[in-house]
Amino acid sequence: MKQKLSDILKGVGVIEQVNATDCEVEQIVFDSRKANGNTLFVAMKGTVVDGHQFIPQVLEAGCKCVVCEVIPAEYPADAMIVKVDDSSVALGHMAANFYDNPSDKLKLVGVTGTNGKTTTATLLYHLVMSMGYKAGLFSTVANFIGKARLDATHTTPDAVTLNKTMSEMVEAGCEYCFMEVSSHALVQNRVTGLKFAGGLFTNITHDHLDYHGTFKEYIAAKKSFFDGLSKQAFALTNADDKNGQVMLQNTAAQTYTYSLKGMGNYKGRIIESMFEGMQLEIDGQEIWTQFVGHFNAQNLLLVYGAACLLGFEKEDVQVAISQLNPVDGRFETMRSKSGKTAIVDYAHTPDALKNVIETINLVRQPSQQLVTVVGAGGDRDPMKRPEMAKEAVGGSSKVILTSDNPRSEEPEAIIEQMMEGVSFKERIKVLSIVNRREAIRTACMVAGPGDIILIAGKGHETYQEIKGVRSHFDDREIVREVFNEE
Ligand SMILES: CC(=O)N[C@H]1[C@@H](OP(=O)(O)OP(=O)(O)OC[C@H]2O[C@@H](n3ccc(=O)[nH]c3=O)[C@H](O)[C@@H]2O)O[C@H](CO)[C@@H](O)[C@@H]1O[C@H](C)C(=O)N[C@@H](C)C(=O)N[C@H](CCC(=O)O)C(=O)O
Ligand SMILES: Nc1ncnc2c1ncn2[C@@H]1O[C@H](COP(=O)(O)OP(=O)(O)OP(=O)(O)O)[C@@H](O)[C@H]1O
Ligand SMILES: N[C@H](CCC[C@H](N)C(=O)O)C(=O)O
Ligand SMILES: [Mg+2]
Repeated sequence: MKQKLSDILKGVGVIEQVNATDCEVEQIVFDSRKANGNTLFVAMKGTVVDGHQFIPQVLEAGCKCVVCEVIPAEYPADAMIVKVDDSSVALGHMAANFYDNPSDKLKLVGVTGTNGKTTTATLLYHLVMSMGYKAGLFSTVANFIGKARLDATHTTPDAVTLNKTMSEMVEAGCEYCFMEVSSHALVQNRVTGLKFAGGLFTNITHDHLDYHGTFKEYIAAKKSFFDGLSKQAFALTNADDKNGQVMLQNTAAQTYTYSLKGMGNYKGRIIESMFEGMQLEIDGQEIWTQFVGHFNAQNLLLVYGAACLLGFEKEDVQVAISQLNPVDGRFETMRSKSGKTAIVDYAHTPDALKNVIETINLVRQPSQQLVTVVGAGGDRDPMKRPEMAKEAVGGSSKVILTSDNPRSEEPEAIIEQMMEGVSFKERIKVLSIVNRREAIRTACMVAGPGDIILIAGKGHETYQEIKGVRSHFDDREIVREVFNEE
């Protein structure tokens, strides 16, 4: 694939161009290690290094086109150096141009919020596919082009990967694309230059404050997604979330709300809840679903509203919703022969943990104990650690604190920080077992017939990262192993 530099730069606010001749580009890269004679290198300031420092290196490697915020002091006479105000914004537009604006050819819907993005985006993808349309998906768990699965490295990939994959979706005949839009992606302008048909909001609670600094900044990051929607797009927000309306304050899009509690364009209600599923009323119609929990009722209502706004008939959507299956690693239940129930869930924020535990507590009988196994990620928001332990201890009969991707940190130190959220009186309920495998095994042993074991934080993940090394690890495999020994 080749594109002319002048075409790639369409709509990019170029401040200055050194050597304004045209050339052909075969690839856009933002990592100097991937630059060569046919690439356009975009120098970006990162959280660790400033990509500008690699410009001499890429020029040395024969690269002729560089887009940057500061023109280097020296460069070869035939090099084309383009100065822009913000390289990450420019990259969004250039990547879209390079792949011929694939998002214009798809009905692209983005989901943002602290929790529920993967669930909502994945369910929309399955819903639309089940109704006979071809769709694409970008999610934390995996990306899909129609039925073809691709591994996901990020919740929201970089602008080049996004546009490249979307062009493959168009090529494969996809009409729809659903994607998670993370707050990191918004701040880093990974979705700049994309045309969205709709934007969805789930909720906002404590997470990622290590990256955003304050909750206000975190809200601003999420809100910027809706600020960027066009007036042809729809924006659907959660009326039950404190910040749901804030998200739509400055959007040009057509605005809509959903609510389980009060007024909204799309209304729902939980009629009955069990471990096996929920009976819901959505828009006046009773539907049996295979999902559990108030938060999943919210997710399903959001899926319903989005599908209606995309033009699907409400009756068809209601039928399709009743046939949806839970998402990988989200409230995945397993039963042992003696009647123990294990639930593997991706709850990795205080709010998610609180919701999952509340959900379990609503359906469990007083005689059933709840044993919760949970950890908190290393090199990620340390402020959520005591909060998570507090939520776990508050709603469980017993808690085992353990490791969840300690990354470069000391696993014991993370657990100690979690323990700070547990009052002295409640410490009797808590065990700490650094080895996650042992923690899960112990929980399964401690639990008696009829009891429930919640294993939170890793969900679909199939690795554990300790001291920078990733090894295979799957919560579900360990549960099966222990249950099979019964
Ligand atoms: C904190 C963060 O988001 N980091 C992302 C960021 O990297 P960075 O800012 O650390 O980059 P850097 O290392 O400082 O480098 C700056 C620039 O110099 C370039 N470089 C660097 C070294 C070199 O030798 N040559 C070179 O050209 C880099 O390619 C980059 O363009 O830009 C990279 C390229 O897009 C991302 O891969 C990287 O994601 C890292 C791996 C990451 O873990 N991100 C997580 C936190 C993340 O984005 N998570 C969200 C989900 C969060 C949620 O659950 O809501 C996601 O969307 O996945
Ligand atoms: N609407 C919701 N509100 C609150 N908690 C939720 C909601 N939906 C799911 N959860 C909880 O949050 C966990 C993560 O859900 P999901 O993977 O859908 O969120 P996400 O927003 O994609 O997360 P990430 O930021 O890691 O991509 C689930 O396992 C569940 O415990
Ligand atoms: N998208 C989330 C995932 C956290 C999952 C947890 N298992 C961990 O590794 O911390 C993040 O990057 O914060
Ligand atoms: Mg996700």
